[in-house]
Order: sequence, then structure tokens, then C-alpha cells
Amino acid sequence: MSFDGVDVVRGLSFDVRPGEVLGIVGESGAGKSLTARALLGMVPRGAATSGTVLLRGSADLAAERGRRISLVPQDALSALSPVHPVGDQLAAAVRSVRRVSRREAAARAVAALDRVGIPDAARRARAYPHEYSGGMRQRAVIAMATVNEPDVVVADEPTTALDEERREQVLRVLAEQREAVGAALVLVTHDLDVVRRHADRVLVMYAGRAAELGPAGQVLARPRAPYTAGLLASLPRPDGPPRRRLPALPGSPPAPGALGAGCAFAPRCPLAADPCRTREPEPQPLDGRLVACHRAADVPDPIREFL
Ligand SMILES: Nc1ncnc2c1ncn2[C@@H]1O[C@H](COP(=O)(O)OP(=O)(O)OP(=O)(O)O)[C@@H](O)[C@H]1O
Repeated sequence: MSFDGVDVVRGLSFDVRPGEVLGIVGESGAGKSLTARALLGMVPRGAATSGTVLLRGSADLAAERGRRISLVPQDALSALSPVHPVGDQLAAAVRSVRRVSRREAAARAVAALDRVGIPDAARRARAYPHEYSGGMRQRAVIAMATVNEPDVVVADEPTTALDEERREQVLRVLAEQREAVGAALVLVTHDLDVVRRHADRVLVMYAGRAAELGPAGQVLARPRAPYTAGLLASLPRPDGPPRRRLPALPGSPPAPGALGAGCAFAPRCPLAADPCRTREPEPQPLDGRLVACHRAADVPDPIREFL
């Protein structure tokens, strides 16, 4: 995907398997949201794209949206209409894919709200989004995204707008609903702990590309891309003070358009050597995953040595 000739997501290729949870992680600006939206065929105005997204072999994503693939966005208000009761919106979503009576659709809407833990769902179904709390709204959006039992749910930082306690609740509800309908989940987050707890596989993105892609447990236990190792080494320790920056990774990601010929991470990478500055590494299989790094074999274990 590019804007005015500047690539913001590049050379990315991955699959999402039935029923799995794929975490997409990386710093702000890595291209996570654009990738998530591309999966749904939702391309921002002004973006030029190349490449293909296939959903069980079909490239007609617009036709599948809301039916076999759905979105839980960062901001629930953007997903809900302010002028219709929440239950009516869910019922309309049901009727957009199933030929059921209004009454049946309304009953399904209430059941869906009940499943995501909205108290007194029959009454709440008649309320408007602004009458819901932030956590309730996000749960209603999860109900909306799962009510038609899609194959894939894409959640783009679904808990950003919430406080710590609500975040946990909403992630739990999302995991439960995903499991109940048997959907795969693509979970965009900048939080490696969320990946650790929820994802089967993880795609680590840096500067619009894949740095590392593989089983979440293995990647987090023994990262092979220096960028993943640096992200992990930067995680706040439970007993330490909160951190705003990534102490193990000085500097910040390059601006799109400011990329040189070499690896985009080389200027921040303690392992960078000659080829890293001249040639961008392609993802290669290593240790049960794909890693885009010339020095992948030299990433120390344990990662503490990386600090
Ligand atoms: N509509 C747009 N026009 C131009 N550039 C854009 C547009 N949307 C995103 N970008 C740029 O594309 C890059 C990737 O954006 P994206 O939102 O996918 O990042 P992200 O990894 O999701 O970050 P965040 O965690 O901050 O949401 C960023 O550098 C961003 O500035």
C-alpha cells in the first residue's frame, strides 16, 4: 500500500488459518492498521495498492465483509451509528445475511448482547450507543462482529480506548466469542503481553514489512529478529517503573519515504553489519518461522544480553 508513491506496507505475505489467533505487533506506524484494513478490503482514500487478499479462495472481500470477515475497530463509536438503538443495529446486521423475521432478528440481537455480558440485554438493546459505557460499547461491537458467525474477525487495537481492567474484560469476551463461533482472529496490538496470552502465531511488523512471523510461543521465547528481541527486552518488568520508550531500542522507526537501500531496522540495530546497510533482507525460514534479518543466527539467547 502506498500514498503518493511512498510505500507504507511492503512485500507482506502471510496466511491466517481456520480458527487460529494471529497477533500483529509492532510500534506505531509499522503498518498494522493498514494491513488489518486491507484484509477487509477497506483501503483508505488516496492509497494505491497491489497484491491480493483471498478469503477461502475468494477475492471479493467487499461481498464477504460483515458476513465471513468482520472488524472490531479501536473506537467502538466509529462502528456504531449514533442514531439507532444498539439492538436494532445488531438485528439489521443479522438480517443483512439471513432471511429471518424482524422478531427473530431482534431476539438474536438480544441473545448476542447477553452473550458478551451486557447486563439486562433486552432493555439495553433499546438504548443508543451513547447510553453505553466504553467497555459495554466495545462488547456490543464484538457482538456485532461475531453475530453472523464469520470465518475471520479482525480486531484493530480493540482495547486502546479502555482502562486496564476493562481491557482484560474486553479481550476475554473477544476470545470467548471467537471460540464460540469458531472464527480465526487477527489481533492487532502493540502489546506483546496480549500476544503472549492470546495469539497462536505472531507477525512482527517493522516499517511496513514483516520482521518475523511464526508460532507466538517460540517467537517470544527465542526471538530471531533483533527487532523482536528489542521489543521484548523493552517490556516493562512487573516490579519496575512504567516505561514510555523502548530502552533497548534507541531511536525511532524510519518515516515512510526515508528508507535507504538496506534493512529498515539497521540504524537502530546493535547487530547491524555491512550487508544490513546495503541490502534489505527477505524473509527466510529459520527455526520454525520466517525471519527477515541478515544476522538472525547471531541474535543472542537469552535476550537480556541484547540490552
Ligand atoms: N490515509 C493515510 N495517508 C497517508 N499516510 C498514511 C495514511 N494512513 C496511514 N498512513 C501512514 O502509513 C503508516 C502505517 O500506518 P498504520 O496506521 O497502519 O500504522 P500502525 O502500525 O497501525 O500504527 P498505530 O499503532 O499508530 O495505529 C504510517 O506511517 C502512517 O503515517
